[in-house]
Amino acid sequence: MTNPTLSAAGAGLAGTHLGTGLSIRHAVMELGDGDTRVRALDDVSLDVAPGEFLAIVGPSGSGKSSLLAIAGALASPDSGTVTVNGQDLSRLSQGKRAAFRLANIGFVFQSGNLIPALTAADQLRLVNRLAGGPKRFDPMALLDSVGMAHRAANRPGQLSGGERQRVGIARALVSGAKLLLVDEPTASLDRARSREVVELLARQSREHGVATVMVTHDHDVLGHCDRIVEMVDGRLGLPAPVS
Ligand SMILES: Nc1ncnc2c1ncn2[C@@H]1O[C@H](COP(=O)(O)OP(=O)(O)OP(=O)(O)O)[C@@H](O)[C@H]1O
Repeated sequence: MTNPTLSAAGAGLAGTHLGTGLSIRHAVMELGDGDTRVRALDDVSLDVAPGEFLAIVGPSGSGKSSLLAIAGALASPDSGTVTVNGQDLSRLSQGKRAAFRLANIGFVFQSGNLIPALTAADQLRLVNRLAGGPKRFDPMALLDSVGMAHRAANRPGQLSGGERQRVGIARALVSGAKLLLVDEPTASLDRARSREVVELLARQSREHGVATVMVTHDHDVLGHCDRIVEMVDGRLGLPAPVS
């Protein structure tokens, strides 16, 4: 397991992987109107290499979700650039952006965000179909890689929180996404399950060459990350040392 490298945001592997992974340059984004206007992102630059597992920590309201939103093409910065796998997101039309997102970016949220009526296998099949994947797609290899093949026929209501997260991670990788954006994946899990889920994310990132960005308040799991950065007031900087 790689020890967390406490490095300045963007300094890590910047420049060594141009065109792949995630690259954010001087992103500024303001939210709200008038008196409530807030600079959610204040000149943020960040590089995440393929296979790298980065954690973002920071207080509530510091801009972590806003950063995930621009990295995932769910929002556009007012200025600055976001490049995923060599594609400058601002150059894509709305429609092309949605298609690009589906094919290139995987999302994992707090509770797995699975569709209640679908079995684990069908969750993956649905994403494959939406992403225009192969007609003869077999979800079993991916479910097996997250230790969930034996639960392929179960619906989310029949799975534990950790198992739901595992299916959510497999689903996020269906279309071969090279960028994985993960928001508080351990929020509803106990300590042991939290560690398992984050270990799985670390392994999947390495094995599939996926650039993974995880927002977390859970300091227990940071030891599994390659790099940790802290957000404060919309800016990225050096984190406090991890205990
Ligand atoms: N739709 C919005 N309109 C106005 N301000 C917003 C909006 N969404 C977020 N903000 C503000 O932008 C700033 C950054 O919010 P953001 O959700 O990115 O923070 P966060 O670090 O993810 O917080 P948390 O850890 O609580 O989820 C905060 O000051 C927040 O109040």
